[in-house]
Amino acid sequence: MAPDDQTARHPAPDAPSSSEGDFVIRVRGLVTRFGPQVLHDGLDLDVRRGEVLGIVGGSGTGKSVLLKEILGLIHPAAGRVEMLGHDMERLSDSERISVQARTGVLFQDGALFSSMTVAENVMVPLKEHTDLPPQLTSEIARVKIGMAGLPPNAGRKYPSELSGGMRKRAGLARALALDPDILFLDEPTAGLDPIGAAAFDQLIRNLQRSLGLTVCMVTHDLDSLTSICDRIAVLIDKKIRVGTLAELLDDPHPWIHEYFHGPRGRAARRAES
Ligand SMILES: Nc1ncnc2c1ncn2[C@@H]1O[C@H](COP(=O)(O)OP(=O)(O)OP(=O)(O)O)[C@@H](O)[C@H]1O
Repeated sequence: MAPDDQTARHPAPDAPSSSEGDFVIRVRGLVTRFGPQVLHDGLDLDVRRGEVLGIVGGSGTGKSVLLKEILGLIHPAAGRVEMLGHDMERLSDSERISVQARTGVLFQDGALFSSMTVAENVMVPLKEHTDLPPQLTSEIARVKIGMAGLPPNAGRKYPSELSGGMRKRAGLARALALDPDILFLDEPTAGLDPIGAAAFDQLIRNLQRSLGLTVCMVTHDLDSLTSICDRIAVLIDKKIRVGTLAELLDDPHPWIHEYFHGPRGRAARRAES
């Protein structure tokens, strides 16, 4: 589907404010405050086109908030967030929606509408962002449900009739509805058994390769980090350190060392090798 078809409802923003180049996301000097609580203080991050980037950090360090700021859903106290070459703070509301439509998001619990079938859920972004005829939206939903690894009859089911793993796949099908450039995943394997989690990881990797997606994934799952992430961003001391797994294994910061060299980190690396 051509991007122009998808964004018929929302005017595309003018040409990117800077060259997208190899980076689809650039965060500079990000400061995030909630009252007296400072979550990010001068945080920088670059996300390369076509990579799978894992984002880790202690509980409450602001990983989910960072995703929402990149998406333009929360406004930082200071700093600059550029996505797909656009400064998110400088866009009008409709332009921001148009850039957001080039992303897909899978929230932790799938965030499906319980009163809608899976197919109807997948059609929501298509109805919101395009003027495609109903027959075409339902055909696209059918294709996306298949791409997410669900059987054809899953489209007629309600979220309450699905297992946790199937609900995540349904959320993924919805995240893929608009053929996104960037896929954001918030703890995609949380709550899945190890076999289900490994299958979901492989699905993400296969989709990323076949569709040329960039994937930004918040995760606590060391198996996902070792098996599918090209680089890992660690949110620590209110900033981000980013590197390959090999680079982070050599990082002397105590939290990073404990995270990757602790028993779980060692087990995940053994399983991968
Ligand atoms: N809209 C908001 N208003 C006020 N505080 C918020 C808001 N959103 C998040 N917070 C606070 O910011 C902190 C970081 O939240 P966030 O959900 O980003 O953490 P996280 O790193 O994703 O944690 P976890 O790994 O436990 O999911 C938390 O203390 C949370 O209560």
